[in-house]
Amino acid sequence: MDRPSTPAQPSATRTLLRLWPYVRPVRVRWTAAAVTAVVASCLGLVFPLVLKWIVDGPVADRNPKGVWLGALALLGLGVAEALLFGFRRWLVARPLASVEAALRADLYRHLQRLPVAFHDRWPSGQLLSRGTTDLMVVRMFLAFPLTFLIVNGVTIVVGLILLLSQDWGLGLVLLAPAVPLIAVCYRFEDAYARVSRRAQDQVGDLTTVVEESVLGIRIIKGFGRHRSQARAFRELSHTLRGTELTKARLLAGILAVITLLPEAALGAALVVGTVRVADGALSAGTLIAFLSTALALRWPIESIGFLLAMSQEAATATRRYFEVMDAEPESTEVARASAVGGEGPGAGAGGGGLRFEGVEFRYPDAPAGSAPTLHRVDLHVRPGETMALVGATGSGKTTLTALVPRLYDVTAGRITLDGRDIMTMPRDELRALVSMAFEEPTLFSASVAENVLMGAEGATPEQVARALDVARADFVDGLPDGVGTQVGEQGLSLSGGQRQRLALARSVVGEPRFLVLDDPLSALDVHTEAAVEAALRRVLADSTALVVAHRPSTVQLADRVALLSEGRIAAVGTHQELLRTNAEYRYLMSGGTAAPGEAARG
Ligand SMILES: Nc1ncnc2c1ncn2[C@@H]1O[C@H](COP(=O)(O)OP(=O)(O)OP(=O)(O)O)[C@@H](O)[C@H]1O
Repeated sequence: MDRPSTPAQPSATRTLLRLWPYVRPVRVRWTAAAVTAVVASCLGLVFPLVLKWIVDGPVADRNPKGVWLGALALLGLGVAEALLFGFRRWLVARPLASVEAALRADLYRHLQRLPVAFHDRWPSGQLLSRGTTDLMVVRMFLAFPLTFLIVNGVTIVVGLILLLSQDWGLGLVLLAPAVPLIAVCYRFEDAYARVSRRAQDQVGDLTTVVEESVLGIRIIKGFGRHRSQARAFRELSHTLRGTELTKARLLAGILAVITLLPEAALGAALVVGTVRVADGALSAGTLIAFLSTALALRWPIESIGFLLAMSQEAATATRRYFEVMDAEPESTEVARASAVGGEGPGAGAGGGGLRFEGVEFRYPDAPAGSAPTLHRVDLHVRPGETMALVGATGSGKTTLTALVPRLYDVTAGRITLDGRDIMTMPRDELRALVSMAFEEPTLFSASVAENVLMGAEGATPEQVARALDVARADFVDGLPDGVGTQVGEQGLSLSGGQRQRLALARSVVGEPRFLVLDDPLSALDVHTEAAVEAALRRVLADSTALVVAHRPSTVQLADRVALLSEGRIAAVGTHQELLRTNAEYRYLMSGGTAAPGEAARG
């Protein structure tokens, strides 16, 4: 599955260090938790020393009271260790949940600020998996592997010092596998990083398929595609399983080495130690203490394998997170007013209304060398005028309308609103001036009123009612809670036409100066469409509007019509004029089936 390419990867440590700004606010608690865990873990190393004291002292002296005292000390140590580990968990649980929440909130905020072109490029599943599973992996890393890499590292060092101080010769026997172990761990990390990246990307692909299957369930069922869809899912899932198995194999390999080498060294130390006890060169208590210390170090050493694996996964997750966070958001910078138009002396020179001047546009991901989607578009929608935009499918109508609220930026030329270049306006101001409705009406999981209010936050209930009236959304009165009824994905299901009317109400509620409507009535029956048009005409009388139209009935709304043909404005005039003079327009309005090119030639 296509996925935006990933740049060269920085090291795992450098990547994980980028989490510092999020960890900073909880650093005191996190450090306290780590210190608690280090103390708890090192307490475990005191057990062998108590054992040595019991064996060489009370046991050798046949002193039962001393043995009981030793046993009591061991019990006390055990309880203290358990309490300290519990305390550590309590210390970190809440702060780390807030770290995860802060990371997620920043990701969400950033996604909202990224340009539409970014969302065109990124599959939604890849974004979803970054905001969910990847952030969970990061939280787990901060809670567990990061702490225990430190705790176990300190425990191993303290343990080795204890071993060497008890008997340096046996200590060196135990230390012998350290060098090969470090080399193996180094190679493992590298290999595991690559596989874990692959697995996490595949989770993103799988999420995309699940999301598309849920959103497109009607199409899948309607066309009986559930089997092929299930097959596609199974294949991806099988690939992910394969990658997870590769991860498991790598992990099993490193665990085997990490377990085997120290065990072999321990066996060797046991043999050498026993011989020396038999020779009287070593006390039995020292050998027991030595071996118990070595056994106490087993878990810290063996755990290094999967702690490294979890750290690598966290580094991959962090890398994936910052790939999105590093994407450039829509700039908030405002261009300086150009010589013509803008706020300068030339303001208004371009004339009022909405004006496209030599506009050229090419999609950022268009293949190199391909023709621009729009070229040299010159069009003037006069103040208060409604202009219909007509053109064959794929001629660039939606693209042209998307340039007005700067969902995309023109690649050449400019667009002015009442003489002001839109590039010189802050986006907030621009988007308050221009309102839009799209052919595909999207409603959010919220009430009818909240959905409409998205068009103008401060609108009064009367304005909402008026907007619903303009859109002829009288069906709202029949909903269980009227305008308070929940709609959208988690609410009541509405018909396509009903949704389109709510989207239309949303675009007109703020009584905007400029309205851009992309075929907003396509799902309505002719009677409803006529009623909406009659009401809309009143609204359009005060606004400057550009309305994409496919049907003659929608064109009736307009004062003039512009014909867009293969990315150029081919003709502008009234509906009647164009019907008389332009063959392509006649063809488009007739609902004919011949190719537009043929019609134009014919
Ligand atoms: N996000 C995108 N990235 C790259 N190319 C795109 C993108 N969106 C549209 N295009 C291309 O731009 C051209 C114009 O598309 P556009 O949607 O503007 O046409 P349209 O006139 O609105 O068509 P329709 O009437 O079918 O809605 C098409 O060739 C389309 O493939």
